[in-house]
Amino acid sequence: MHARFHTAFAALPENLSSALEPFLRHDDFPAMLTAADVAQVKQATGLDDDALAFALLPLAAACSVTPISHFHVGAIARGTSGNLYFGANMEFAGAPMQQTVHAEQSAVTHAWLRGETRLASITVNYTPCGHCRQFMNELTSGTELDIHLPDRDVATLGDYLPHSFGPKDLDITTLLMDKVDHGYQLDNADALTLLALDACNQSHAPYSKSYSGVALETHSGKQFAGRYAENAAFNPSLPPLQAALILLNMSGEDCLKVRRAVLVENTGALLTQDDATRATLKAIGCEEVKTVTC
Ligand SMILES: O=c1ccn([C@H]2C[C@H](O)[C@@H](CO)O2)c(=O)[nH]1
Ligand SMILES: [Zn+2]
Repeated sequence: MHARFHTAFAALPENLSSALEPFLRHDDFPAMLTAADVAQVKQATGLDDDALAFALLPLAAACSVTPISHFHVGAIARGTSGNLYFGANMEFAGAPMQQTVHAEQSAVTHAWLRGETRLASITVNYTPCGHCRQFMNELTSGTELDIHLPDRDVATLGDYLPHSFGPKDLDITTLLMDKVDHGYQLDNADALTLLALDACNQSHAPYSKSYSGVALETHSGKQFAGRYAENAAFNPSLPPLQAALILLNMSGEDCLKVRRAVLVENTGALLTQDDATRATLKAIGCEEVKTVTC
């Protein structure tokens, strides 16, 4: 089992820990459960969907990387497929605060990067901040997304974000998690660059049309790609490096062990992720960075 789960796992009720053990046993547990896994765990424990998501929160929070706050936020996103995706907050010492990833962003992006196209609900151990409410207002689920919090009745994102500002205000109809393909191509690119290109092609940037993707290779040789996720209010946008780091972290790899990175952006775009990506990569100890335009 990955060391980060030891403490939280040991504190789970016995029937839940034995039902989860076959999944968590492996070091490369992907921090998600498929709908079939969920059905199996529910049957073994008698927990319903809601109770199971709450019971999993300590495991999700155990994935947080928080050198600044030491405050562990966990989130569980449920896709309409029935799959559950873990999320946790991530902080980067040596980089600006703006590079921080919230647990809700992590769970949402995790689901999106694994191919989910719509969320039914999100369960979090703390109330989502304003920034996260705005981030989630970009999603295909719109204001219908159910938010589950400890000691509160379930409520929708619409309840938590009245009088909201969102994509519709800017006449945007393609939402975050909608499947898109911007169709850019590159000749003679290596595998890591092609992974970043694919992420760029699936990025959500309807406001700036500045598409981007980042692919990371760890010291252990694993590769992870993240897509840029723009937001109608601009500032809550999630950069592509953060998305890649979310997937890397959820997959059990160490953010401080990135060996090389590729950023792919479209040529002539209004925005660039280049400087910010390099600065944050430098802060986490990766200086082999290539930027490619498509
Ligand atoms: O909605 C929230 C609010 C805060 N945090 C994280 C961000 C930072 O890492 C830490 C302190 O704010 O908690 C979240 O993950 N979600
Ligand atoms: Zn937040």
